[in-house]
Amino acid sequence: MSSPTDRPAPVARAVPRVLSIAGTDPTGGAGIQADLKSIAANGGYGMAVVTALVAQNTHGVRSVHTPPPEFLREQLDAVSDDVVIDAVKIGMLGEAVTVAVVRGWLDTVRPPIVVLDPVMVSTSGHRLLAADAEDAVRRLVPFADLVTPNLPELAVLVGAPLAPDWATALEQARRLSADTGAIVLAKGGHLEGALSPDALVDASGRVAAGLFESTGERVATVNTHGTGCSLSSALATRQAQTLDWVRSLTLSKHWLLDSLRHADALEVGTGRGPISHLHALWSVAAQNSPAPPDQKAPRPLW
Ligand SMILES: Nc1ncnc2c1ncn2[C@@H]1O[C@H](COP(=O)(O)OP(=O)(O)OP(=O)(O)O)[C@@H](O)[C@H]1O
Ligand SMILES: Cc1ncc(COP(=O)(O)O)c(N)n1
Repeated sequence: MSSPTDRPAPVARAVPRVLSIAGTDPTGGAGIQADLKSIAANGGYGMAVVTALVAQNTHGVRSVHTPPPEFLREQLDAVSDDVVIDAVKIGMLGEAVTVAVVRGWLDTVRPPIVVLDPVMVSTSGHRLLAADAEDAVRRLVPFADLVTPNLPELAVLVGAPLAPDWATALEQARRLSADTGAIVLAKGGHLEGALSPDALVDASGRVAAGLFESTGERVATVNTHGTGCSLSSALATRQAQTLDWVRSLTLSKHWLLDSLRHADALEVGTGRGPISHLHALWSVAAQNSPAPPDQKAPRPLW
């Protein structure tokens, strides 16, 4: 088995080919559906391999169907046998066997950029990773360049209690980075307060001498479904364009905040709705729309 770091160096690409390996959300707010919109909004070509079919909406998860592991590998190979992959984003994995298949594929294909969003529990409180698969995800972290845990996920990954404040979260992130070699994006979406802090933490000091904090305003909205999925996909895309994690986080957060500010206008569902991934594209489309046809003008018969 080759080492996780034994991979080709990434090459910057204007429109990178980005693969999301994740679960589904039929309402389009989280999982693969959100990832594809996020990749497109950030300038990438999105591709998707499904780890789990999730019956969910803006209120919560109803049930999960996991395709056979052999079929997951078939999907992964179908993409990588044909397409040069510039970056991979990994989201919901669900079961230990799924983690094992993805890990085996990563070891064979060795994509140049890997972002791991260690999805464990949905915001609505439904488990999206079996408890007996947490260890497998922990062991997957060294295969990622960047891992993007929220605070509960960070605590599980380092085997510690939930961080009560941002300073403790940064310390846990530093430990995770030191233990795994991955850069850690600690996310403060679950904290209270006027700001929503995030930080790139790199125990080896390659990124911004070890710590880069990006503290944005907390947008007053309940429509935050899929923010973690969307941010990790944006980061994979931006990193494949810029090869610079600090710049990637700055660009991704700028876009995410704007998408949160436009979220309420979407009116999708009656629970915790999605962010507005494509708001910038839609405002351009609206400006370019032709004037409505004049209904009163006589229409030629032939
Ligand atoms: N209301 C908000 N206003 C601004 N930024 C937010 C808000 N909620 C979350 N964020 C940002 O969204 C990103 C995801 O953060 P969060 O900690 O919620 O991750 P998550 O729990 O993995 O996301 P998800 O809700 O998709 O599971 C972070 O950059 C966080 O700062
Ligand atoms: C397929 C999939 N992946 C991730 C999430 C987490 O998103 P959230 O915490 O906003 O529910 C989700 N609900 N579904």
